[in-house]
Amino acid sequence: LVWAMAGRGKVHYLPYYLPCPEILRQDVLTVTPWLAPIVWEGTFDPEVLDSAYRPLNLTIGVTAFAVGKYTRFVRRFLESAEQHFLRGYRVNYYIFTDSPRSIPRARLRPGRRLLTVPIRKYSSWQEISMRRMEAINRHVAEVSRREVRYLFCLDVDMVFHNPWGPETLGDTVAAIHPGYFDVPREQFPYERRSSSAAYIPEGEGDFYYGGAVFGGSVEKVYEFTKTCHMTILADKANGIMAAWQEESHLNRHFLSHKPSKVLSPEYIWDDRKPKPPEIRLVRFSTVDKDYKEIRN
Ligand SMILES: CC(=O)N[C@H]1[C@@H](OP(=O)(O)OP(=O)(O)OC[C@H]2O[C@@H](n3ccc(=O)[nH]c3=O)[C@H](O)[C@@H]2O)O[C@H](CO)[C@H](O)[C@@H]1O
Ligand SMILES: [Mn+2]
Repeated sequence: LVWAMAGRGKVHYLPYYLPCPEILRQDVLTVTPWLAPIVWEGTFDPEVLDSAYRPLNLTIGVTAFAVGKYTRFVRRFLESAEQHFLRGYRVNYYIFTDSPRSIPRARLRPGRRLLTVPIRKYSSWQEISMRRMEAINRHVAEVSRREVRYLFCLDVDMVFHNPWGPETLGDTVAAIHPGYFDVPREQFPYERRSSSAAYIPEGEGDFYYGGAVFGGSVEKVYEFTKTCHMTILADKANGIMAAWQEESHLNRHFLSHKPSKVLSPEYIWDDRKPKPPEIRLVRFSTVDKDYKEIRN
């Protein structure tokens, strides 16, 4: 019957409804219990996605912070993003920095812009990292909500190695931390002190999301960066700092506000880790750095 129908008229949609071996993965979880996709290589068709998203002429924003010595990472970050990050789409890079003059003028493809956002430097790396929530939230309100539809907030000490395309776009997007995609949730490093606003009790939690990659529609990013900044301030008022700073607060928030799309660790890898067979390709990965030297 199906073939009779397909043979008669122009039925373009049919192939996508039929089981298609190349878009199946049996070895990893590809959907969350709340039915959000978990994006792995082999679970989507880049051509179909491009034909759906290109005509929308979207502009996508990226925030990256380069405060103090972290300005040294900007060049590789941008050059690799130009190779792999949403190629063929309009992109605004917002580089938040205490030293705009040391940001290299990278050569960008047409439709792509580099904008520096001057910010102050806090004295500790924890504070610099946590204050990103506040700075992103304010910048969305003042600037980027008028300039971009989607926004990704990324660590700058990272490099793109493979394509990052429109499969990543969604309302609320979180990425599974590379250290915890294959461990039971009892081992997730959530904040376990009930006095913190980031507290997650034993026996709760879906995934452990990384603080180095999150995003979504610019409106949603506004909402959850606001919440995270507020819960960070509440902790500060109580003289407590969560185990993994804003990452702990993000995990707390995404427990009660489920992401609509989850990125596999392909999108937030760490090259110091051996690559297991589930990771067919690394798209975005941490640069090895001397923590003592750079955070001092
Ligand atoms: C893979 C992952 O999830 N990494 C998380 C882990 O980071 P990392 O160990 O990767 O932290 P990090 O040192 O890269 O700091 C996070 C980011 O803050 C910015 N920065 C930091 C310090 C500084 O002096 N100047 C500066 O610009 C920079 O953009 C950097 O990429 O823990 C951090 C806070 O505990 C964040 O939650 C990170 O997202
Ligand atoms: Mn980092």
